[in-house]
Amino acid sequence: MQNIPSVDLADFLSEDPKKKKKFIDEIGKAYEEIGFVALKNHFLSDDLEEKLYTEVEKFFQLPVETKKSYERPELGGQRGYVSFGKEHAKGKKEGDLKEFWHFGQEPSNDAELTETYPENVVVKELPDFNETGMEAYRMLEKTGIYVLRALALHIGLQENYFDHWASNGNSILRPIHYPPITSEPENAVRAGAHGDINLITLLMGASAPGLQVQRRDGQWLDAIAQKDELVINVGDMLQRHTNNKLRSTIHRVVNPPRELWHTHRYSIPFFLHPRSDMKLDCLDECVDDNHPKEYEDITAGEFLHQRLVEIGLIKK
Ligand SMILES: O=C(O)CCC(=O)C(=O)O
Ligand SMILES: [Fe+2]
Repeated sequence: MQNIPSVDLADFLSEDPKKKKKFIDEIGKAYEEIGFVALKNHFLSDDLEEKLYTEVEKFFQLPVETKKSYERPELGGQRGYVSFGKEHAKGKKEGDLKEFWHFGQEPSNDAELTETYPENVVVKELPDFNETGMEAYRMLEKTGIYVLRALALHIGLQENYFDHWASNGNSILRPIHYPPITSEPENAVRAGAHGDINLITLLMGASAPGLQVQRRDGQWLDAIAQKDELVINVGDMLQRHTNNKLRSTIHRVVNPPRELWHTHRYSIPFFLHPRSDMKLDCLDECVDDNHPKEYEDITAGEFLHQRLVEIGLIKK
């Protein structure tokens, strides 16, 4: 990975405390600086990733009426299909040039939850679509929980601090299709500059370039994951909870040059959310005289609702 530091999950999982410490230091430093890392030796296999992309491409090739029959606006787009142009970046009026799908949590039987999640929408035309999506969902969730353990140690919390909140949390797997561009997009882009809402985002390699991340000095850098890497960034919930110690870096997906307007782009982020009742109040470990508390207290559920209104998925 160019531009973004690479870390190896095998170091964190190793029996050697020096390697584990090296991983924690590297990932902590990366999130205090550029806000993105590329992670090797995660739990999503190449085979599963390839199978998922095949199913996802088949879904987006279905007729638009079929896809729209799977749209659930009453759920704030949190499950099933969201059609082209519906979502916009916070503060922007032009819709993004994308359509997407959301797979949500299917909690384990023994999960003691104070909330219930809406059911996933099942695509009847594609027998393997849902199962493949949920298999990838679980592997990405498992990977994400290890990353959060390393971050907990970096911050000075117990290693398992996030486990309860992230296991059976309100996470979302979002396959996105950016279709060919057929006319001058004016101010619209594939994905407007934004910070992600959630705790952390895990992103497998996209089918084409376009993702850019913003450095602290304002400069945009291309970010393309290698085949065996996941790109992982901190979202606004974790930035808030850590009182800006860990940075939610602004990123976007730019339109291709005109000669490539005819190309499709597919990308599949996993947004790791906690349970809705997690308090995102700034951690004591991250507040001191030099770092006064920057944010009001709020729960993850309240913060998510607020943001879904701001990006056009929930109508007020
Ligand atoms: O398409 C991509 O590669 C990233 C999309 C993204 O940043 C998002 O959906 O939050
Ligand atoms: Fe994003």
